[in-house]
Amino acid sequence: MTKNNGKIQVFFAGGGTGGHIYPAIAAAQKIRKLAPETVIHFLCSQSPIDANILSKTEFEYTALPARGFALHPVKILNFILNQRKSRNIVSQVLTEKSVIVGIGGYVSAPAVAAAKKKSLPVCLINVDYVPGKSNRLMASKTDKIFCQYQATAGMFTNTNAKIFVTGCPMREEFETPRPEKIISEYNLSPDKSTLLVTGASSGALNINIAMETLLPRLESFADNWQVLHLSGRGKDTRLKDAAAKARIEYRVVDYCDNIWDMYSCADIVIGRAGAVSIAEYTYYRKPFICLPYPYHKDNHQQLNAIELEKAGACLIVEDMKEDRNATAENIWQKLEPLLSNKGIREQMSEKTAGIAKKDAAETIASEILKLA
Ligand SMILES: CC(=O)N[C@H]1[C@@H](OP(=O)(O)OP(=O)(O)OC[C@H]2O[C@@H](n3ccc(=O)[nH]c3=O)[C@H](O)[C@@H]2O)O[C@H](CO)[C@@H](O)[C@@H]1O
Repeated sequence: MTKNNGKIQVFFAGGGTGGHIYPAIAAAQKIRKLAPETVIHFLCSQSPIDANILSKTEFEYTALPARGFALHPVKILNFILNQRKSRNIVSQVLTEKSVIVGIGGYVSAPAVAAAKKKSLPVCLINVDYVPGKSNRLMASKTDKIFCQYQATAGMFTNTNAKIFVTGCPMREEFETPRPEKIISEYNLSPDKSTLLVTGASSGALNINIAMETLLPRLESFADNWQVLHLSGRGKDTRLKDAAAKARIEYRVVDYCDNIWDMYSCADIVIGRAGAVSIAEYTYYRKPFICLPYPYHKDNHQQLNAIELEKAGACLIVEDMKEDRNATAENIWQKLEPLLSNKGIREQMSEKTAGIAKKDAAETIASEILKLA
């Protein structure tokens, strides 16, 4: 990382999961368009997913040593040392033309602290309905907060920040998807409808197992349907074997870097209810079934989806944790009518009209630049 005196520098700080990094990439791409001279740098976590994602973009990044907090004497000491190390790394590259944008995850804290020590501006991108721990903590040190949902604005009570309800920023590639690329890459039929199953950036083992259980029932739809399943890295082995023997076109892919192309050839999506995934299904107006991640204490994925379900745009299914057969049964009850009836799918798609805010990235980018 070099110090760029004179140029505006925007640092996106955070990571640990795709849901933190991707909205920031969308905002960064827009900043590049609006102010091409801006130096953009990501301060991410050491989690491999951050480097996997960022190495495929035009943006430079540095993985900070900061780690999550753990209540254990040795780990507490390491936590403090790594926070301090991270803060020092960031401190050295900040100039008076720098802005820090917290994007969620424990890495944002030391970067925000370094910026505040130098009285530099700080923003937060918060895509979840319920703000995460790190964003709640950062809020009091922040000048602007960008939220996806209106209700979230009221949950930041400890801040004087200006709050913008922008929606979720989408990467620029979402504007020009190429379904034909996926059809040829995965040898799919252009004449069949496609069910896309995704466990989001880390994959979802429970969903994978449920789909494996449902394979025999899906086979009865093989004349008209095919399945594209994003299993998550390291979570695909059994499913790949089962899919290879299935009597339906069933492709298992561990991760897709051009997910916009996949969405564009899907007729139904089944997935979790991460804040970014939900925004993406809605952006493409796909009928979707979501299974909120069941292991969060605050059940925040359920809240990400609840308004959409009320509007008739999606169906929420309970992931029954260890009772995988029950999860499969829950999915099938909602999926079977959708597979059989195009009218229901069209109605759901209609209900998504106007929900996705297409100018989110532009609003966020221009508000960030105003602070520099
Ligand atoms: C288990 C957990 O704590 N998950 C959290 C995490 O989810 P997670 O990182 O899974 O985030 P989301 O579901 O919101 O977004 C996943 C992102 O990964 C992308 N993708 C996924 C699969 C793939 O093969 N290729 C690809 O590009 C999706 O297009 C999307 O952009 O961050 C979200 C945003 O803070 C939270 O709402 C979620 O609750």
